[in-house]
Amino acid sequence: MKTSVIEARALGCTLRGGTVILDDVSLAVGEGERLALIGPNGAGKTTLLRILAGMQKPDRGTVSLLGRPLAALKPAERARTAAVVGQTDQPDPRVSLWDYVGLGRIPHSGLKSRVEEWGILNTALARTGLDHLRHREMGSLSGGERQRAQIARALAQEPQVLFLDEPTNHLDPRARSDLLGLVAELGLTVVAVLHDLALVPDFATHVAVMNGGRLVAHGTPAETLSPETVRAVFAVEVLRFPHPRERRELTVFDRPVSFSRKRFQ
Ligand SMILES: Nc1ncnc2c1ncn2[C@@H]1O[C@H](COP(=O)(O)OP(=O)(O)OP(=O)(O)O)[C@@H](O)[C@H]1O
Repeated sequence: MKTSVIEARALGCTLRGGTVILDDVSLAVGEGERLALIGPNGAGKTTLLRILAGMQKPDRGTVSLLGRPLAALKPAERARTAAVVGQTDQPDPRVSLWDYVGLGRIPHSGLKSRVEEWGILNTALARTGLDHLRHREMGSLSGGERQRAQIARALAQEPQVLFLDEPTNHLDPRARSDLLGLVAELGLTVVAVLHDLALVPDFATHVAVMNGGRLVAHGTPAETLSPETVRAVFAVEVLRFPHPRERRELTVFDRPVSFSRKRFQ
């Protein structure tokens, strides 16, 4: 059996007015697993991701990272283990890409020689295909390049775990699958909030389905993206059929016919 890298027990989160936004969520993420957190808007995905990454304290329950309680890890120690790519990173537009990626080295400062540090930054830029843009200012990068820059900065942290909050936002369809392909090739343990269900089966080894603050399904993509679960949680239909040219199955998440009629008639 694989070692659990992340273990969450009975997590709960309640807003001041008493609304429960995370309710008794327990899950484990094994080494090298890529867990997709999916669910409708407001289901609690970002809240769960932030708690698993140690960016937010739960009101109830515990999280351990590599067998140690998250609450006991110092921020720099945590940052050497886990990197977070959030939705709202707004770097200073005048900072060069090289310096921006270099921010990922802060948790390691003083631990390696300058030559080793440069080597790590060069590798992070090369792996994300950004080598040729190293001298460019962050403000001059396209949305897709900025998204990859965030991944490069996270790689510079040399983490064992990568937390991603909707990393494919603002990307065109090809760039979406390229970015997730890149993340999958890293071989790290990954937890990613994803909205585009069509990308989940190829990317994720495991899926956690959230709805109304609860974990309603957790397992492999085939187990969790069943027509019943998808219909109940997202109110869309799952259709699977053979690819017309390739030896693989296509999965389409189709909105209900009644919805499209109402909208376009
Ligand atoms: N700090 C906060 N104050 C008030 N409400 C909050 C706070 N954080 C989260 N919520 C509420 O908790 C619920 C879950 O939010 P969360 O961002 O975790 O959902 P999500 O599944 O990531 O949503 P989305 O898919 O829309 O990004 C939402 O109703 C949100 O408005």
